[in-house]
Amino acid sequence: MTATRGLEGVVAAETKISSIIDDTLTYVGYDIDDLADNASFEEVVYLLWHTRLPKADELAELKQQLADNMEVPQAVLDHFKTYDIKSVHPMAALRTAVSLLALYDEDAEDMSDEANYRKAIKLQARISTVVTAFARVRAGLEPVAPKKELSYAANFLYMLSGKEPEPIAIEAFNKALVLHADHELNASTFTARVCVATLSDVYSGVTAAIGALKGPLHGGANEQVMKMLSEIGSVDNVEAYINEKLANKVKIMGFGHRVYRKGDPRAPHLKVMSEKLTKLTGQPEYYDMSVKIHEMVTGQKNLPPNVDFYSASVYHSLGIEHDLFTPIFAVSRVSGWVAHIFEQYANNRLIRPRAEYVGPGMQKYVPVNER
Ligand SMILES: CC(=O)SCCNC(=O)CCNC(=O)[C@H](O)C(C)(C)COP(=O)(O)OP(=O)(O)OC[C@H]1O[C@@H](n2cnc3c(N)ncnc32)[C@H](O)[C@@H]1OP(=O)(O)O
Ligand SMILES: O=C([O-])CC(=O)C(=O)O
Repeated sequence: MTATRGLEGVVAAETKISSIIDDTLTYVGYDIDDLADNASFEEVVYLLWHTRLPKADELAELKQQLADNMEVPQAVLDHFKTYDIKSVHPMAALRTAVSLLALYDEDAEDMSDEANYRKAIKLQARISTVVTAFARVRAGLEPVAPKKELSYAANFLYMLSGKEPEPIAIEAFNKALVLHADHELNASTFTARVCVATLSDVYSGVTAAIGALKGPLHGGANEQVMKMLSEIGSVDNVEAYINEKLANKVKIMGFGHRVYRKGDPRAPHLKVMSEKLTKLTGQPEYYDMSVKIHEMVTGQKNLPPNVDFYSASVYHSLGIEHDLFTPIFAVSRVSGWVAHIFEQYANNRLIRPRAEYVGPGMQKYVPVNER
């Protein structure tokens, strides 16, 4: 038995939800470019959960179900006041809040398909409320109740700022949600599948997935990209900064990918949005710095940007605090996690690989006072 480091190249599941073939990403056979340019996030949620696009009445029903379920139990909002909220990372708070949501859901332990679908709706609806309420409580503000008539993307921005967002912000945020919704067997989705393959519940799978997404080699990279842009500060400083990092073999966040070789097809969409929004909000330096970093890292290391690179300057332009970038990833990706959890349940087998043992050979137990 020999181990494959990081399970690279190992095919660990069959899926009908999304595919990455020759650097092309599809959700249920729809090219991500097509969806990014045309679909609402709610349509994508339906697509991932039902493996087909919704008809008009089905879409209206899903929107209604999401709108009706956005309110979170008061106890979940109150828990934000039980710790020093300013010293807590929002991903840690989200991980706990999602787990806490289960304790107030009478469906939590019901494993029927109907109850699982209700949990999916509740999770997708409430994750936005939880992230935005956290941000507002941290800022000393009251959470803002969602407006039922707004789209999912618009509601998130509205609940965060308390102001109805501009159409361009809604368009950009909707596109970002569409682009982040699913990605084959990425680390957090695999985590969710491993968890529920023990026949554990949906909340456990999603809570585990949030933990995996949090790390900087995965979803946590978008916050780190923004940290880098803030540290660099201006286009003139890019060259020295990047050269120094590369010379010291420090990874540049937002570059590289386990699966893509030529490039991540989501990045060009985010690049276009970054250019538009940074210029519109009078902060073109964030785009200019990003482009210069992109040229250098791709030029010197042949590493293309991934989804996390240009999303950082997009979210920054939308006025979003930097440590909320990864929670926003979770707001979108919960749709994919849930889709994979359903697919796992539908054809379940315990996921239990082997490990190659590389420790000492057979040893004889020695009593503690003789060691
Ligand atoms: C949504 C997402 O999860 S997208 C990924 C988000 N993560 C990041 O942006 C973090 C930065 N990138 C990385 O760490 C990696 O590219 C990963 C984790 C995404 C994928 O990497 P892996 O397939 O495991 O490749 P691995 O980390 O083994 O790197 C292979 C080589 O490329 C180098 N490399 C990979 N990514 C980078 C990077 N961002 N900057 C500089 N060098 C890099 C490694 O140092 C290594 O070099 P070596 O062979 O000389 O030691
Ligand atoms: O697929 C991966 O390894 C990481 C990624 O890009 C994602 O989860 O969107």
